[in-house]
Amino acid sequence: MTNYDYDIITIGVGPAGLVVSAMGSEMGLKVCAIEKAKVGGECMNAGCIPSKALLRMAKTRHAVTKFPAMQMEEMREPEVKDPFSLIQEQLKAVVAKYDKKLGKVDMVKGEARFVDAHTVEVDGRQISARRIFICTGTRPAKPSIPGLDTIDNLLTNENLFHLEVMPKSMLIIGGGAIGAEMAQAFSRMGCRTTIVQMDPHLLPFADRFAGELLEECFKKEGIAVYNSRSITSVTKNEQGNVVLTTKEGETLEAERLLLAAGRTPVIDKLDLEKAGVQYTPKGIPVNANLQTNVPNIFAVGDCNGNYLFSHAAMHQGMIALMNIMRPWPFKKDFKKYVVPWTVFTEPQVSSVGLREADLIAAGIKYEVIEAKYADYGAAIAEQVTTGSVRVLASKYGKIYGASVIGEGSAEMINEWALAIQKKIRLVDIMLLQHSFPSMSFMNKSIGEMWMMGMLKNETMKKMMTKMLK
Ligand SMILES: Cc1cc2nc3c(=O)[nH]c(=O)nc-3n(C[C@H](O)[C@H](O)[C@H](O)COP(=O)(O)OP(=O)(O)OC[C@H]3O[C@@H](n4cnc5c(N)ncnc54)[C@H](O)[C@@H]3O)c2cc1C
Ligand SMILES: NC(=O)c1ccc[n+]([C@@H]2O[C@H](COP(=O)([O-])OP(=O)(O)OC[C@H]3O[C@@H](n4cnc5c(N)ncnc54)[C@H](O)[C@@H]3O)[C@@H](O)[C@H]2O)c1
Repeated sequence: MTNYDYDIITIGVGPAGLVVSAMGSEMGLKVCAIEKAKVGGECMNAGCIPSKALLRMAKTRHAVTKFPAMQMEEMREPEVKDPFSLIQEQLKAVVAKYDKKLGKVDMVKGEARFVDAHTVEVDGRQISARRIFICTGTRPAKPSIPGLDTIDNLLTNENLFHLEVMPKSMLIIGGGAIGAEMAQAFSRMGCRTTIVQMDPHLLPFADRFAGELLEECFKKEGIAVYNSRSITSVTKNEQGNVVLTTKEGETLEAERLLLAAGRTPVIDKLDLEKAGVQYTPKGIPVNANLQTNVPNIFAVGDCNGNYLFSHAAMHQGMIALMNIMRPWPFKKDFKKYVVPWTVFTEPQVSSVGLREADLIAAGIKYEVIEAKYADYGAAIAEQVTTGSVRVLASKYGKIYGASVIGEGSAEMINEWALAIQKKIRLVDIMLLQHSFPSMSFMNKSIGEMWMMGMLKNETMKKMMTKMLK
C-alpha cells in the first residue's frame, strides 16, 4: 500500500474545509489543512458573519424610528461612528473560536496547487494524502459591464467590511442575497442606497411574491430598486462619484459602487488538469458522494456550485466525510437533504423545498395555505404585521415547499425543513403544540387552516355530520 503524508488534505478552510478538517481529525484521521488567506473563509471573514454584524447594528439604529409608534418620545437616528473597525474586532473573536476546533490538524499557510491526484504543492513544499478535499469557495463574479474595470474603488464583499467611513450614497449592482441585505444595512446606517439588477424582482432565486414584498418594504425605507435593467456603462465623474447608465434611460450617481452580481468558483489556480479533475465555469461537478471524476478527490461547498450557503457547505463536508467511512450501500446522497435558506433583511425572507414555479413546471397539483402576520394577535400586539407563512402542499397535506417572510422567519423555516425532509405532513404540524405566543405558532395555524379546508369538502362534511349524530 502506498504511503502518504496524510489521510486527508483539505484545500481551503472556510465552512466546508473547517468541518472536513475538524471532524476528520476528531475521527482519528491525520489531516493537513491548507489555507491561503484566513481560517473561516468567506463566511467568517467577508460574508455571513460581518454582514450579520452590520445588519444588527443597522436594525438597532433603525429601531429608533419605531419609538413614536410605541408611545416613546421621538428621537433622531444616532450618528454612525466607525462600525467597520468594530466588526473587524468582532471577527477576530469569532475566528479564534473556530481556530480552536482545528487543534489536532496540521495547518499550512499558503496557496495549494495540484501536482498529481494525491499530491499538492504549497510554496515549493509537496504534501501527499490518500484523499484530497477541494473546499476553495467562490469570489465575486464580474459581469462584462463597460467601464467596470475603471472603477478603482469598486466595492465587493471582499473589501466592504474594511471601509473606513460610511459612504453617503451607494449604487449596488445585484438584487440577490448580498445586494438586498447590504442595501438595507447601509441604508439604515445612513447611506442612500440604490439597487440596479437585471432580474425582474428582488431575490431572483425566490418566489416572485417574496421579492415583490421585500421591494415594497425597501421603498418605504427609501431604498430605490431598478429591476429588469440592462446596465450600459459605469464611469466616474469629476467629483469622483460613480455614474451608472442603463439602456432603459436612467443615469444614477452615488459615492460608491458595490458589485454583488453572483459568484465565480475559485478553481483557476489549482492546476486541476494535473490531477485530471474536470470542471466547468460553474464549478467542479460532483456525484452524490461529493466525489469529483477522480474518486479520491472531493469538491465540497461553494466550489462545486450547488447551493451557495455556509450551512450547505458544512453539511456537504460532513456527508462527504461520513461517506468515505461507509461501505457503498450505506453512503448518503448529499442532494437528498433539503436546504433551507434565509435572507436576513427585515422582514427576513426564508424558504425551503419547491417553489411555485418548480411545482408548475413539474405539473404537480398543489394548494397554497397562507397565514398572515397581520391576522395573528401576537404579531399585531408586537407591531410586526408584515409578511406571512406560505405553504405549498397537496390536498392531503404532503408538504412540497414553504416560505416565511417576517419576524422570526429564520428560526421558523427550520420546522418546515424538518417536515419536508422527514416527510411529516400538515396534520402532524397541526397536532404539535407550539408555545404561545411565539411567531412559530403560525406554523401550527397553517396545519389548522389545511384541516379546515379539508372539512369544507362535501364528503368529509357528510362523514362528520353522520359521526356527530
Ligand atoms: C456578504 C455575504 C453574506 C453571506 N451571508 C450568508 C448567510 O447569511 N448565510 C449563509 O448560509 N451563507 C452566506 N453567505 C455565503 C457563504 O459565505 C458561503 O456559502 C460559504 O462561505 C461557502 O463556504 P466554503 O467553505 O465553500 O468556501 P469559502 O468560505 O469561500 O472558503 C474557501 C476558502 O478557501 C481558501 N482557498 C481558495 N483557494 C485556495 C488555495 N488554492 N489554497 C489554499 N486556500 C485556498 C480561501 O482563502 C477561503 O478561505 C454569504 C456570502 C457573502 C459574500
Ligand atoms: N443570507 C444568505 O444566506 C446569503 C447572504 C448573502 C449571500 N449568500 C449567498 O451568496 C451568493 C451570492 O450572492 P449574490 O447576491 O452576489 O448573487 P445572486 O446570485 O443571489 O444574485 C445576483 C444578482 O446580480 C444581478 N446581476 C448579475 N449580473 C448582472 C448585470 N450584468 N447587470 C445587472 N444585474 C446583474 C442579478 O440580477 C441578481 O440580482 C448567493 O448565491 C447566496 O447563496 C447567502
